[in-house]
Amino acid sequence: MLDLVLDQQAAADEAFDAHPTTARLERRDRAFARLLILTVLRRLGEIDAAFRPHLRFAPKERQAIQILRLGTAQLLFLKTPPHAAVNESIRLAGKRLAHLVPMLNAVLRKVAAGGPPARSEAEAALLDTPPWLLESWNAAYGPATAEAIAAAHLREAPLDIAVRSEPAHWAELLDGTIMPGGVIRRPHGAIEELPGFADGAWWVQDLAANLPARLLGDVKGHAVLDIGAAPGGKTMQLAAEGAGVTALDISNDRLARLQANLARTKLEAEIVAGDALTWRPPHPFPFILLDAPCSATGTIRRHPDAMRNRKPDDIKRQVESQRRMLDAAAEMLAPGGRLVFAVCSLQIEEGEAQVQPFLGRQNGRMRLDPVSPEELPGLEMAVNADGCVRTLPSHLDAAGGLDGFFIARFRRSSH
Ligand SMILES: C[S@@+](CC[C@H](N)C(=O)[O-])C[C@H]1O[C@@H](n2cnc3c(N)ncnc32)[C@H](O)[C@@H]1O
Repeated sequence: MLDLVLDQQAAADEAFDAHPTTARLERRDRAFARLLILTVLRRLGEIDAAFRPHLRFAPKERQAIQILRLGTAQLLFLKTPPHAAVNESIRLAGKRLAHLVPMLNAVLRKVAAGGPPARSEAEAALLDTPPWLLESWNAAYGPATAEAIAAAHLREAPLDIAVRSEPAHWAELLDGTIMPGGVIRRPHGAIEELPGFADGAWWVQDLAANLPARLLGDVKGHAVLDIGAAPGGKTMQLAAEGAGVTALDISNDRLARLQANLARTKLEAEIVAGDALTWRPPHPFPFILLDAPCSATGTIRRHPDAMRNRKPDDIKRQVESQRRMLDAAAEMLAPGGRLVFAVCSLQIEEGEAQVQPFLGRQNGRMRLDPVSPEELPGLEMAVNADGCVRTLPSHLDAAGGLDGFFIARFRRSSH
């Protein structure tokens, strides 16, 4: 799985679910295996720095390095008893790497004996963050904020739950706290076993991911086009508000997940499999939500693989696709209608820098519809001077942070 993510740019979740052994694991083992992979990806810089000085030669077998990473993650970060971490790692070598067992054993024992290195959180975060990403955040937000973002990525995100109604009641039942906007935050647990899951009373949705649909305003009784809808977090939110939602997505696999989510929550939406660049509705929509595909660097806390398998060229590709999707969304918006554009990215090329070029291309047909800080009580700091929203993983840090999103709201002129 590490090879797939690090060398072939696979998504960790997909590599994990597709691996033939993970489905056979018991729930606890499965959760541990997932945590192990994600810890290696989150802490890769620190892990490599911990075992590399003990290597007397660099093994040419790539798997030996991955075994050392898995072993070191257990020894330094997952509190696995040292003998278990070392023995299990050596077992991974199997017959094929039997000649390397003495080396693996010696290196991991030295890592265990050394224990966790004494370094500050800031130093750890700098080691774990690829330089090109850190530089991009430095340039966008300044060094202090870039460092705070990198530090926030060391921590696993809490579980955020969006409820259909009665947040206070559900916060008590789910043993969570109510966050801005009524999202309930609690520690992780087996989601399917929590009260209300089977009855579809709620769904998992990060606090920041909850904002774009809210910023459409009062959609009750109105037609809303949800572009890039799957797996349906925002579709469910809009349907629960009483909107008539058309959920458009290009991916059939992801739409199947959206359909399952709607079935569980007993919410309704019209599902359309299509490409937003070419599909056109019979009538323009008064409300459109464009949750555009992006680099997802705003979700690194949950998906640390995004830090490892993204490259600067990927950002350029995403920027181009967002540009075309924004123009397509504008074509489908009715006169006087509202468009909310969102990306879960920390890269300003995908967010802030899309706004003025879009307005320029629209040549006066669209204008910014600024969000006022009062619309987001508790998250006023996320509203910038132009009335766009920029959330960062380091916001609300003491309460567990939130995903990094950029959100801009536009209105089409009435003619
Ligand atoms: C950020 S994800 C959407 C998450 C979703 N809105 C939610 O809240 O659960 C972006 C989605 O855009 C879809 N997508 C990418 N290119 C598309 C296109 N040209 N037309 C329609 N959907 C597209 C992807 O399949 C993906 O599901």
